[in-house]
Amino acid sequence: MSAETLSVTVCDATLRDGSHAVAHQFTAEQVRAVVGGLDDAGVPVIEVSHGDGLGGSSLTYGRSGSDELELIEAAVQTAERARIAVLLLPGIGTKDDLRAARERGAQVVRVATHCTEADISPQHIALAGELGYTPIGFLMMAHMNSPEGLAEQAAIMAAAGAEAVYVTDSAGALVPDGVSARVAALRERLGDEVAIGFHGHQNMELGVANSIAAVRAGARWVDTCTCGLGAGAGNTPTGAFVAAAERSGIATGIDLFEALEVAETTVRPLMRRPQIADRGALLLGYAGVYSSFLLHAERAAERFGVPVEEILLECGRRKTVGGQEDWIIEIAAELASRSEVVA
Ligand SMILES: C[C@H](O)CC(=O)C(=O)O
Ligand SMILES: [Mn+2]
Repeated sequence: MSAETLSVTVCDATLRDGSHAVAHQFTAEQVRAVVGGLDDAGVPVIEVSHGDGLGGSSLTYGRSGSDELELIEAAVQTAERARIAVLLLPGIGTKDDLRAARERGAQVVRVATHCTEADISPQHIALAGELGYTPIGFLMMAHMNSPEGLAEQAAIMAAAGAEAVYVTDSAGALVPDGVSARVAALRERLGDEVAIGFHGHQNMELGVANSIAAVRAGARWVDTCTCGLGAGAGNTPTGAFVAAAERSGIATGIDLFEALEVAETTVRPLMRRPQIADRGALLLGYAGVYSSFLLHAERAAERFGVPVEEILLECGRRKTVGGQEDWIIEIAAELASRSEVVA
């Protein structure tokens, strides 16, 4: 297949991964504005949920400002062409959450597990298929498994009925070679029946390069966020990916100028801070730490008077994974007591 014939399905996850960056405070009005703009730009799939997926609103992950089912409904009512996706982490979200989101009109679900735990996903993937969703597997923290190991996990999701399986670089820790190797391993293991996706983070500023590498290695779904709005340093920015894809002979079906318009007029005003790889965010990628830990670590750093960088590096050393947000507080408290002893 020549480079010119490549085409990908872009899923814009601003209203889900970007939820981390706004402490899960999106409103229905904001959802309507963002979905309207992305839909006009030709974005085919738009994800809307709490940052940690359906049912994520909690003390551990952060309470949502609005009922996520109302946000999903607002998105569904606004989109004329785009399909609305939701995220579900088994154990955080339940089968009932899956049913409720489907009743509100969601059409695609990404069932997400840690990259070695796909065996907790089959019942949710199978139910999603029965409910009429397009079920997709989402293997998070993909840098923590080898290409072959990740392919085995993807096969579990595919056997349960996933139509696509994602290599999810939750920590923004992968470099292009690592992305290509993982996507190629999934391709070889799953064959042509199941598509491969890639979800990148910008912690080492490689989101666009990694996404292009993923497509070159066989990925056909790519996640992006408008203005990069997402956890950590953010995600692969939609506009930058669309532009780079076009220059690389990869078709997205998205109008670059309309995507940039919604970025500047609708999403940028919602941003609480510039989405950049500053010291903390960059260390997430370098140390291989879950991107959504950044804001939790910043809060703990302030509360215990310790450097955020130390907390993140220790999270990396302990190989923390999603769901272990409480360790951040434990680590910060330990660092604070150690520095008291030294003083
Ligand atoms: C629950 C996470 O935020 C999902 C995700 O976007 C990632 O792992 O990256
Ligand atoms: Mn993410």
